[in-house]
Amino acid sequence: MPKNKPTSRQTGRSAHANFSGQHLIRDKSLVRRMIELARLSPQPLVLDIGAGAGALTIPLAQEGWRVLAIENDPLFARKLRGKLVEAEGIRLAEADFLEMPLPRKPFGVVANIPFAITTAVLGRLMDHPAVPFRHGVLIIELGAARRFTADPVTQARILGWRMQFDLKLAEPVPPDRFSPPPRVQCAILTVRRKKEPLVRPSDHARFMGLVTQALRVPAAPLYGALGPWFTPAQLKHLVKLLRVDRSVPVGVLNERQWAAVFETMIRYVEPYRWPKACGSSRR
Ligand SMILES: C[S@@+](CC[C@H](N)C(=O)[O-])C[C@H]1O[C@@H](n2cnc3c(N)ncnc32)[C@H](O)[C@@H]1O
Repeated sequence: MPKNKPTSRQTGRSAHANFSGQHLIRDKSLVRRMIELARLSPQPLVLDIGAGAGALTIPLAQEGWRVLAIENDPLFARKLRGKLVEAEGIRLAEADFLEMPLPRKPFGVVANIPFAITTAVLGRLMDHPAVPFRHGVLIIELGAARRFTADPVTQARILGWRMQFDLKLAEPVPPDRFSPPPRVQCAILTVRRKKEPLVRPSDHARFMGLVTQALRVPAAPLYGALGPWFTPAQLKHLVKLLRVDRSVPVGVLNERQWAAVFETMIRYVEPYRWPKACGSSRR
């Protein structure tokens, strides 16, 4: 008879390790690098989303940060609770980050997040400009980091983030820095709220309404994609302003050009023609 495998209780690891992306940092120099990047824009409060056994939580607190460690796996939460005496300034929330209320005061994020929920995590931080998220240093999949930072931006949601935040692929991180190593390459993504957003936060929902519809088919020619809202005369003005040909695919516009499209709409297009706002500008 084959021997029984040890249960997750016996190993102290969750049975849903893959789904929860429990790839713990095993390299102290990676922790130091993340802290160094976080120092570039220090925030009074830092969230460690998916704190695990505290590879980032404890050093962050030892560096003097106030840390909110969020972990939804009871086994890890228990482990981390046992370590809280090692450093002051840590609060542990045993919770699902996607469901819990977010802080109301400005905060940063330094985290090695579960890859399966990367987009949802970033969405919670950046979909609503009223969320007081200021600066992030996050380990995510290299492929995702490339997608979030690529030019041009063809996905409306990512474009929305980039109108308010600067996203940068800081550096790749090889899988052997984690235990167990993930099957994919990883990267550090830094996120910093722009001092001057490209669209006013109060206009964000209206902007999202426009780009969600206009970017439905990124390969569509600009004239056709923006045709539902702009008159031919307004489109003529727009292509001059953007310095593009009327037939370029709408998906090639960069963030600044989108800001100009939006401004033009607000200025010249009659409000009854504007696309419906998408979501809300509030959290
Ligand atoms: C990649 S590990 C990082 C652990 C630790 N920060 C480290 O770097 O060693 C991701 C962690 O997120 C936790 N996690 C997964 N989904 C979560 C969620 N929805 N809310 C909070 N934590 C979650 C997992 O249990 C796991 O401990």
